Formats: sequence, structure tokens, C-alpha cells
Amino acid sequence: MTVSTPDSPMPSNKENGSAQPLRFPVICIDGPSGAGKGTVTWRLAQALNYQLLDSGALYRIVGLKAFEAGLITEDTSNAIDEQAVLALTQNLKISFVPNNDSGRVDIIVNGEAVGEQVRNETIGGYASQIAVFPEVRQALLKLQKDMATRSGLVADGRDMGTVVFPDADVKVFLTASAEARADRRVTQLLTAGQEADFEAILATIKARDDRDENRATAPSKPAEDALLLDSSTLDANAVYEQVKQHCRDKGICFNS
Ligand SMILES: Nc1ncnc2c1ncn2[C@@H]1O[C@H](COP(=O)(O)OP(=O)(O)O)[C@@H](O)[C@H]1O
Ligand SMILES: Nc1ccn([C@@H]2O[C@H](COP(=O)(O)OP(=O)(O)O)[C@@H](O)[C@H]2O)c(=O)n1
Repeated sequence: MTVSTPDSPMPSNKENGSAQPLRFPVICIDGPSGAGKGTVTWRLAQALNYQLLDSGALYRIVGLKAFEAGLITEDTSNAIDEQAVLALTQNLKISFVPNNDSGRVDIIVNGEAVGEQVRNETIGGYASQIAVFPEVRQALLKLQKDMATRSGLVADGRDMGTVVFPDADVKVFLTASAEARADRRVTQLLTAGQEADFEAILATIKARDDRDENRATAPSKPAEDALLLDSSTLDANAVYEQVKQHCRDKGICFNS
């Protein structure tokens, strides 16, 4: 699998000691579904002119393709063929293109744009089913690391601060209660003109949390040096301001 993004010419804007080689800053935003990671990641990437890594999109694409290939079925008790998912993963060519209208990246797979369907909860569930496979995670590791070699990076996921970028300049683990996160999903779906059942959404969020937190490889958990931020009672702006201040404390320079 390969991933590309539009080249960014921005050099490091982290204060750099003259004895150290120039390296690009990395900011990791990890946490469970609906915590607000994507929202704060987008704002940081915009403000800093950094690239954005939506690592969840990688797992979602693999989950979607595995489903389309018949490797995942609706019945979650059926075993999934890890080697077949791995082979499929290795053949994917993915690129991310920032989309100012949606405030997320558009995902291009093998030259074709993937629709918004990839963001839905069903595909999120498929993603978490294939995300337990160590070899699939390994196949996605190098390309994620490579994204930090071209410019500053804001990376959104579950294991950005623990596994992919353990030496990152800034690590944040953003949480919120399952109820607050389900409530946000309901609002999101209703705003998009879709139906939303709070109890059903809460149940799927809890099931995904459980799978992500309890898998053996790269479970979702805060890095030891991460700032823990509970957004249950904070609006998106307050979260952004707190994360921005933490970035400043860690030496990241904002122009405004
Ligand atoms: N602090 C917040 N308070 C309320 N709603 C929020 C907050 N942060 C994000 N949202 C909204 O919640 C939904 C999920 O946010 P998102 O950033 O996609 O979360 P994640 O990437 O962690 O799954 C979106 O509709 C977003 O606008
Ligand atoms: N770094 C990552 C990112 C996502 N994932 C998996 O991919 C799924 C979808 O991630 P996502 O970030 O798109 O999900 P949301 O938080 O947006 O709902 C997660 O539930 C995880 O199972 C992962 O294992 N590691």
C-alpha cells in the first residue's frame, strides 16, 4: 500500500537547537470515536500549515475493501482471513486531499474518490475488526511514519502517540463519555438529514471502544506523556484552545 498527500513546502516551525538536525514536528491526537479528534486535528493542520494524517481512514478503507471482497460479513462471530486482508491492503494506493468544505480529507483509492459512506458507523465497525490484525497494522505502519518526513504533521488515530510516532513533539489523548460521543453522532446524522437512534449508536460506540481498547496489538490507550483531555463538557472551540496552548507549551509556534 502507498499513501500520498499534496506536497507541503513548509519547513519546521518548531524552535530548533542548532546542534540538532532539522526535523519536522509531529502532533498526535488519539482517542475514541466521537471524542472530537478529527475536528481539532483539522484546525491545527490549517493553523500550522501541516499535513494531516487521518489514520482511521486507512483502517476504514481496508475494512470497506475487505467487506466488498466478501472477507467480512455482517455476522461478527465469523472469522476473517487475515492473510487475505493483508494481501488486499498491500495492493491499495491511497491519497488524501484536504477538503475545506467538509473539514476533512477526501480519500482517493486506486485513483477513485471514495464517497462519504466510508465515514459511517458500519464501516467504522469493519475497520475495528481488521485493525486487530498485527500484520495489517504493520503494513500500514511505514507509510504512516513516512508522512512525517516531508513537513509538520498532525496525526489523528488510536496509536499515533504510542506506536507510530513515539517521539512526537506533542501527544494528546482526547476522550469524552460514551453518552456525550453518541449524542454528537446523533446530532451529526440528524444534521445530515439521516435517521439516528441514540441507544443503537451508543451500543455500537461501546462495542468499538471495547474492541479497540482490548486488542493485543496497539490498543487504544494514552501514551505515558500524553495530555489527557476530557471533552464531555467542552465545546469544540474550548478543546482547540486547550490543545493549542499545550502545543505552545511544547514549543510549537503559531502565527496567530
Ligand atoms: N467538543 C465538542 N463538543 C461537541 N461536539 C463536538 C466537539 N468536538 C467535535 N464535535 C462534533 O462531534 C462530531 C464528532 O467529532 P469528530 O471530530 O469527527 O470526532 P472523532 O474524529 O474523534 O471521531 C462532529 O459532528 C463534530 O462537529
Ligand atoms: N490509528 C488507528 C486509527 C484507527 N483505528 C481503527 O479504525 C477504526 C476507525 O477509526 P476512525 O478514527 O476513523 O474512527 P472515528 O474515531 O472517526 O469514529 C477505529 O475504531 C479503530 O479500530 C486503529 O486501529 N488505529
